[in-house]
Amino acid sequence: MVRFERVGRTPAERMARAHDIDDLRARARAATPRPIFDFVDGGAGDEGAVHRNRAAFDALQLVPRVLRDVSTIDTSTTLLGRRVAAPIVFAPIGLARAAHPLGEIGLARAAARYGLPTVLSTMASVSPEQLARQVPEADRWMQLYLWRDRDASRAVVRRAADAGFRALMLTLDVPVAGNRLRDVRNGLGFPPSMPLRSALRVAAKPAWAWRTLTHEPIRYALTETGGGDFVTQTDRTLDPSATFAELEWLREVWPGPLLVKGVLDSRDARRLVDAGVDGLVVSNHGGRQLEQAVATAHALPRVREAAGDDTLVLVDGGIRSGAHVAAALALGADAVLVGRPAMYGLMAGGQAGVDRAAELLTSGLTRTMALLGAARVAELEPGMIAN
Ligand SMILES: Cc1cc2nc3c(=O)[nH]c(=O)nc-3n(C[C@H](O)[C@H](O)[C@H](O)COP(=O)(O)O)c2cc1C
Ligand SMILES: CC(C)CC(=O)C(=O)O
Repeated sequence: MVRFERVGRTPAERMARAHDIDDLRARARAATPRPIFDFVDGGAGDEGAVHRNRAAFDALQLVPRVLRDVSTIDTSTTLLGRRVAAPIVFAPIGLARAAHPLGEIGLARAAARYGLPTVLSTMASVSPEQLARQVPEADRWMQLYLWRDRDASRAVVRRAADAGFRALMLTLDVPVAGNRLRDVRNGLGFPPSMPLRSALRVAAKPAWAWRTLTHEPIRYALTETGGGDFVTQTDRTLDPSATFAELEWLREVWPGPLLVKGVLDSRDARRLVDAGVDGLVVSNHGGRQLEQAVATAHALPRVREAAGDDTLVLVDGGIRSGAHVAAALALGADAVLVGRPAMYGLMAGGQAGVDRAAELLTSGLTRTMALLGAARVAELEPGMIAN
């Protein structure tokens, strides 16, 4: 006799039927107007770097150890002096409210619930003060872009410090805008705007349209870019003339831990460590900038070697499962950042969706560690990578 049960009544129950990040992506796509989904999902040029990021993690073959008592798995680790539940950080995402009105607040709530740090973007749609007020329990880090207007960049750093953000992450891979062809073809402007011809695409997702129209307009919380497409906005605001000298004034205004994001070259890694940064993020911006960029899983071992054992090394781009997280750590990372997985969750199911993304990644890491014979994060080591 088969018993049929009713399932999927609450948002959390509905999200529980997404069994991996790809399921969340499919639901996100179904729930969101195409230009908005494309903004999150897309990358530069032919999106080769987006695909290679993930393919490089998929291609890593893991070698498990046996008879190592995996009855208790401890995924926790220490990042910049604080214990976190797992080596997973929510990456900075600009304009997260375009996906869902909860935006960065929803991301931070899920991160806090799962004991993970969250990074607020300079281009965020909520301010550092709002985030601190609404999710005081979150381990909050701040991302920084170097604007042409350095006083404005300094002001962001001070506001983040005053709002209790404990680490600063300077992004270095946007000297100019990447060629985001989906956004170009969709006519997407920033903060989000789209041509009239997209009205039907919005009308086709009434729940998104209703939510978005009945909440505060989506805008940058920390800057006025003057609008326009990604290239126009970026060229107007970001400074391509920045050099290593910037790190000096930054050190004066920011006494706390300083990470730099977008490092792929071992010589840069060495020089940044010598300049006194506390951490490196091996990243190609999720394939959204240099379209022919090296996959981050390829760059990681060389950056780790150049940085030495004492510098925090994080990696992002294409991490879609707990097994990918374990592989990244075995390759030499101290932790990973995830960008799109959390955003797919947000688009798929609001808070329950982001919570589900965090759950899938953390439970997947626990299971992978047990299967690998690694009871603690420190036991994930290069010998576990076959190729
Ligand atoms: C929609 C979106 C917006 C992003 N905005 C920022 C940003 O404002 N600052 C930044 O440093 N990185 C930004 N990134 C890059 C992410 O921080 C991260 O490097 C990337 O998403 C990692 O790749 P993954 O999405 O494959 O996990 C953004 C990524 C996406 C998908
Ligand atoms: C708000 C956006 C302009 C940010 C973004 O797309 C990015 O940095 O990749």
